Order: sequence, then structure tokens, then C-alpha cells
Amino acid sequence: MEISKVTEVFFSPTYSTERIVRLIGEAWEETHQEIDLSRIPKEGEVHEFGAQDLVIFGVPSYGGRVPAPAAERFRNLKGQKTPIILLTAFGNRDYDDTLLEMKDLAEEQGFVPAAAVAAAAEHSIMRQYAEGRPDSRDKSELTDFAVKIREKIEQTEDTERVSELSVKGNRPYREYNGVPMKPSAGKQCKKCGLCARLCPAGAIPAEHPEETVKKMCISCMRCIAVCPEHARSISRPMLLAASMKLKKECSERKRNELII
Ligand SMILES: Cc1cc2nc3c(=O)[nH]c(=O)nc-3n(C[C@H](O)[C@H](O)[C@H](O)COP(=O)(O)O)c2cc1C
Repeated sequence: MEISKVTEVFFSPTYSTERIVRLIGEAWEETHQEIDLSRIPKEGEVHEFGAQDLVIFGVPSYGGRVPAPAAERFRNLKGQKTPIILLTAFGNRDYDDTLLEMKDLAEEQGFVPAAAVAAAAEHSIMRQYAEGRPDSRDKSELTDFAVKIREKIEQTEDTERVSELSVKGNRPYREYNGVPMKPSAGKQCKKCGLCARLCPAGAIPAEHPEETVKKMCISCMRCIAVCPEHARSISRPMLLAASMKLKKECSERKRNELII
């Protein structure tokens, strides 16, 4: 298949998924564009793709699932037998049904999954898990994955001939009801409003950026990552309790997976 444009599509509250999607995208020298699903879309926003496009779609795994706003916003993308690479970043626990849910979503929207990647990345809540990943070893492995994917796509005559991608997971997908840790602002908050502008869920009121609308918050940690005053945080006792609970499952280095 001849690819003329590569589009990097990502939902990436704390930016590691975005970085990994870009790293994979570096294997193509063609024109690039990006669609940031962490942004609240404009009314009626639709993006259409053809058979000469390649889409690289990345999301973090939340509770082993695609984050709900990412799934909803991805539905604004329409492919026409467009090849797509599915990528999930996971915080050293597991990605469970994330790639299967991405594959189903992609196919429903007219894309043809050509490859999938699960990449271990620093846990955005309990940052001691997979701390510092992707590291240099991961980066060279992911770069090699990207070359293999490019070769597969180049060698395939057209998307009709891409064989069914087999990713792990179950249907119905795992149930995910969110996590109870919702960031709040401390005394250092200068009400600059940056967090409110960048919150992927619209859970921080622009007029009162020191507040969080708890029922809208998806615990993605974007506000903590972007606050220039380091004024936002989650409850320490809750963080410690969650860390203890996941210690056994998350401590060992998990490998990156390439499915092709
Ligand atoms: C609400 C929430 C739920 C998460 N659930 C999981 C999980 O089930 N398994 C896992 O390995 N990592 C989990 N993580 C960690 C993220 O998948 C991981 O840190 C990812 O790299 C974050 O991507 P980002 O930097 O693009 O936001 C979760 C993180 C958050 C914020």
C-alpha cells in the first residue's frame, strides 16, 4: 500500500501516549498531521480518511479499557478502508481489553487494523510504577516495531488483504467505573486557569479553576501535570492505599507487545 499521509490521533492526558504515538510515526517520512482527542471537540467536528492515509491511534489504558471520552471522540473519525495502527500505553499493570475495544471501534468507523502495540509507560497516578518508561531500551524496541509495521504495510497490496489482527481481550469488555482519586487545588493555586483550559473532561470551571467538578473528573491527572504552581494533587492516603493494592501486580517490569 502506498501511504501519502500519516495522521497521529491520540488521547493523552499526561502526554506519554502522545510521545509514543509520535515515536512510532517517525518511521514514515510522508506528510504528518495530528488530531488531539484530549481536546473537547467542536460541534459537528468530523475527520475523513481514505485508503492512502495511515492513522496511528493511541490511548492510555484506564481500568483495562479505552477512556470513555477517547472512544466517544474517535467516533468523529471516518475511514474508508483506511489502515490504522492501534496503540495503548499502560502503567505496568495490564491493558486487558483496551486493544480489543480499540479494534472494534476502529472497524466500526471504517478503518482496517494493520498492527497493534501495547507499550508500558509510567503510571500517571502511581508514578513509581514503570517510572521513567518508555526508557532508552523501550524507545529502541518501539522504533524497531515501527519499522516492522511499515514494512508490513508497504508489502500489503491493499487493505482488503490485511489479515484479521488478533489482539487479546474479552467481550463484554471489563467493567470500569473510574477511580475515586480526584485532584483538588491547594493554597498555591493562582487561578491562572491553565488546568481549566486543558482539562480533557471539562471538569474544572474556567471562572473557578481552584474547584473540580467531581462527577465530571476522569482522574486523568492532566491538571496535576500542567499546573505551573504544582498546586493540584490527589489525597496522599488514597494514593498510598491504591499503591499498596497494586504493588504485587505492578512492580515487575512489563514488556512491550507488538501484534502484527
Ligand atoms: C484513571 C486511570 C486508570 C488507569 N488504569 C490503568 C490500568 O488499568 N492498567 C495500567 O496498566 N495502567 C493504568 N493506568 C496508567 C496509564 O494507562 C498510563 O500511565 C498511561 O501511560 C497514561 O498515559 P498518558 O500519559 O498519555 O495520559 C491508569 C491511569 C489512570 C489515570
